[in-house]
Amino acid sequence: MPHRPFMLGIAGDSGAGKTTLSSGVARLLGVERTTNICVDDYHKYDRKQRKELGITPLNPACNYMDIMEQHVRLLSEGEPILKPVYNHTTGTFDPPVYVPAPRAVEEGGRLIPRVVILEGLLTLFSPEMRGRYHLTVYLDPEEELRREWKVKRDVAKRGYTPEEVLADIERRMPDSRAFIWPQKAHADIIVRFYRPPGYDPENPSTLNVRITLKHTLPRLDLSEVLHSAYEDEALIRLEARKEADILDITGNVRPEQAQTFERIIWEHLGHHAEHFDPSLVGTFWDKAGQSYPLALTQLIIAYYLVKMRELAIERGHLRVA
Ligand SMILES: Nc1ncnc2c1ncn2[C@@H]1O[C@H](COP(=O)(O)OP(=O)(O)OP(=O)(O)O)[C@@H](O)[C@H]1O
Ligand SMILES: O=C(CO)[C@H](O)[C@H](O)COP(=O)(O)O
Repeated sequence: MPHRPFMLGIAGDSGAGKTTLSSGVARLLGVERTTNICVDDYHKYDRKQRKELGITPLNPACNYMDIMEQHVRLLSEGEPILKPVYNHTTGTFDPPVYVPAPRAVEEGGRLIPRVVILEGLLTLFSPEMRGRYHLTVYLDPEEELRREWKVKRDVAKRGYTPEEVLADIERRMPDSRAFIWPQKAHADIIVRFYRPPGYDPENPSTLNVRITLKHTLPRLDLSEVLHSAYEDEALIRLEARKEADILDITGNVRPEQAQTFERIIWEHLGHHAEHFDPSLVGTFWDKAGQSYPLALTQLIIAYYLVKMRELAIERGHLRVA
């Protein structure tokens, strides 16, 4: 019998920080113990064809949604897939790659379900895919910040000029509104990084983050985890609201506070985090620096994931033998 994995879906607009978040969560759990898939590989047209057709990659019609849905289903059932590969450097397609069956992994002397992380523009778009995830996250940074991140990344890594990136963001705006942003309504966790007053783009690790924890999540008593960690409620604050719990973390949280908080969540992850190198949490590539709000966000998501996986095993929803 195939082993059913734990499925994490991460969506958001281009440059919203999906890869940064998902690679951090994968490092937390052990990269070789997770299967990471970017669903932007399912683009139907290459860059030249998209230009000719006047279609943006955000439009579901520009993607093989049927194959994406089938692959999400196969992975959730513990089956292997042959995944297409879109190459951001050439703007065309590379040969497909074989993704092995997401088999269970050994941890603390027992077999537990592997985590499959699916991230991309349209991960939460269709009900078929949404029904396959155990946990869903939407990245919703302040729009100005997303633009700043996308321009920096596309210029440094994808060979565009800043003017080209900004013009492309404008061209995509109707599709962002129509297809990407509405996916927020389907996420259990919404992560919003935003700039503090006087924010210096040269020091992006000072960003604030608001994490919305919807009541679609199991009610884990996070306040107990948080309580012992924060002395100053203005820096890390959890507020229970009718529609969701809101966790606010400010970018000027002191390293000692953030590290205490990290350690406490860490202890709650127990042996699940034994493969992890803590110096890698919260890193983002272009600054080679660490952001505590990003580190704490990755840890909170890993915390929910580990706890929800435990619940799913207990309830017999995820059997590994
Ligand atoms: N929390 C953060 N703090 C600082 N910088 C960040 C953060 N998240 C992302 N970035 C920066 O934003 C840029 C875009 O991030 P990332 O590549 O993760 O976005 P993405 O959503 O995967 O984009 P795409 O869908 O276009 O591939 C990266 O250069 C990264 O360094
Ligand atoms: O929104 C995106 C996700 O990263 C990309 O822009 C999309 O995948 C197409 O990439 P490009 O046209 O830059 O090759």
